[in-house]
Amino acid sequence: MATIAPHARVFCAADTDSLSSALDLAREIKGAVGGIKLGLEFFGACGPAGVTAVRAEGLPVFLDLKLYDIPNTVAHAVRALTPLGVDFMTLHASGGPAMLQAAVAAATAAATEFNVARPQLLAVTVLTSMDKSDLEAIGVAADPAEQVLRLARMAKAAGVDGVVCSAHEIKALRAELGPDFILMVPGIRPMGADHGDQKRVMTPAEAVAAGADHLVIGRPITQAADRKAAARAIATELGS
Ligand SMILES: O=C(O)c1cc(=O)[nH]c(=O)n1[C@@H]1O[C@H](COP(=O)(O)O)[C@@H](O)[C@H]1O
Repeated sequence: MATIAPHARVFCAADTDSLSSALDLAREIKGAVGGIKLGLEFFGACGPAGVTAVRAEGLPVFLDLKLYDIPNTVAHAVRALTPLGVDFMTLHASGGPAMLQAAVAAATAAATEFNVARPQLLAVTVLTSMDKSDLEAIGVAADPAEQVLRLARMAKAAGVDGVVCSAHEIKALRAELGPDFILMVPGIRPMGADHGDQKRVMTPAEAVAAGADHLVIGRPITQAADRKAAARAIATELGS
């Protein structure tokens, strides 16, 4: 696992359609978190210009668009997104090896073409909002731990930099996939916080102790009455 300052492990999910809200959040929590995650809601409303504006605040940006399509289409999407210069991007592991390999090749070529750092590509395994019964509903007989491991092995072999998984799978993934494969972990809830739609959950300190590189934390920070204090409390829990 890379050496990272405890608070810098946290990416706050700015799940908003408003550029001014995302900028306010970035300014408020800067110093207490390691970066900000922008998702489909933000990208749909604010587009590439919005991403560039948030990046200008100086925090690392994780652009979470969870690409999932045929290899050619994903490769072109990755090429179009790479010049934004974000630190992390997501695609669904279940798109399969050819899709993941096409994405890695496209990101590498586009980084050279546009003279930017290559974004780290993370494959989303089994969403943290899903449990065994949700997997059964989509025809997957494996339990989440087995399915995450299967997808993560395949994603590593396809050349991506890491995966998005729940904290419950970290130990098995670390043991099998080694210290350098990035584990980005949502479904994080401080003790006593509402789980909302998340089903595979752990506290920030437990997830880091298990071996997470980064934690994705949204509502426990963004819906707090004092967002800066909430982010700082998590940083303190982590040892910053
Ligand atoms: O890719 C993600 O970031 C992601 C994957 C996953 O399995 N579960 C998950 O919750 N996320 C994202 O992590 C964030 C979690 O937000 P909160 O539940 O509010 O902490 C959301 O922005 C989700 O889109």
